[in-house]
Amino acid sequence: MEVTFKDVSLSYDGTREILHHLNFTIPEGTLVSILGPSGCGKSTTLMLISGLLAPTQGKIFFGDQDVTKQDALARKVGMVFQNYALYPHLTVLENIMFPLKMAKIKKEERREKALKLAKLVHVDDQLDKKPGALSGGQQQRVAIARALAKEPSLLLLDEPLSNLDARLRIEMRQEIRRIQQETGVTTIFVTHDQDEALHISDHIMVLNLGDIQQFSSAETLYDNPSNLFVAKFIGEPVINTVPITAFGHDLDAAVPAEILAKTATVGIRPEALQDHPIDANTFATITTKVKAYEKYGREKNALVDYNGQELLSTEIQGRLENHQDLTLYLQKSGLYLFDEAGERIFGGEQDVE
Ligand SMILES: Nc1ncnc2c1ncn2[C@@H]1O[C@H](COP(=O)(O)OP(=O)(O)OP(=O)(O)O)[C@@H](O)[C@H]1O
Repeated sequence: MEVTFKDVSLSYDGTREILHHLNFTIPEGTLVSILGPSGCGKSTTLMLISGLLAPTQGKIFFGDQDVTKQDALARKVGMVFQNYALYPHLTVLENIMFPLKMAKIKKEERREKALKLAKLVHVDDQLDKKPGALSGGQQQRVAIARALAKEPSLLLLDEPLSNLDARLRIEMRQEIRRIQQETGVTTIFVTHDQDEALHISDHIMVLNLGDIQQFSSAETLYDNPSNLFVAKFIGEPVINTVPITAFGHDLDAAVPAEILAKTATVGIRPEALQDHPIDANTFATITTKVKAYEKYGREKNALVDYNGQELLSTEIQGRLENHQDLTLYLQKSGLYLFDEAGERIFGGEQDVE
């Protein structure tokens, strides 16, 4: 089901606005992550989609239908939370069948349907166990099967993996992707973990302080961040950010003067700083001093001082000594200029999403 927000705002108490004029469309059949720091409004957005919460202003559409006034039941959404919320006294099979029982579906039919779902989420060898006897990952699989039992218009997942250990999280995020692709159900996934969002989603909505910062594919977020917040939030290791004042005249030859005049901050991805020139890709060179040089496995990194600013380069080929002078070559891809308001005004491709 396609979901559209038109100018949706929300305040819990009538004074402090938590979400500000959200406008977006989640295309049918896609998996979308809502990503952002704690308190930015991710769960609130999900609750508005589910119908558990009504907007203070604006309209919500499922397809062409205005559902703003419909409650969660009428919207037919399936929800999964981080704490599974399975019924402890029921078996796996009974948990999955429960919503079908509530919907008064005949016993044989609900058993058949539940068995199919158990197979889909790979818990068909655990049918008679109670939730207490399952691992966290298995419980989350059962919770997903139960949410899918009603053939929901949407599957909504609120931090479903945060109670799992690191290895299981990776396994389960692949499983959620597989289940979403096999069922084709439009799925919206809340997380504060960029790695999770980048690996699982077709599109990622980056939220901060109740505003959408950017809504696009993982690749676009990384290559063409619309602002400084997204550039800093997406990418590991974090992008280097330097006030333009530290550059002196080092960018004069490479960037038009009218753009430099508006620039407040320069963002340079660690892989765009190299100790060796690569053909015509060099955009500018800077002279730095090595503060720390690290080599582990195939990786060689350097932390350098550039006019009092610390920069990280992950593209070192030579062997370095601490305190030595080092010329670094800036690559055009991975270098961005941001204005006072944090908007990207140079670098990447212009006019994307
Ligand atoms: N029921 C509520 N009443 C009043 N304020 C609330 C309520 N629920 C959330 N808030 C406030 O709304 C803001 C957004 O909360 P929300 O839970 O949507 O954020 P989040 O991005 O999901 O955060 P987290 O990652 O920490 O769960 C926060 O400032 C929070 O304190």
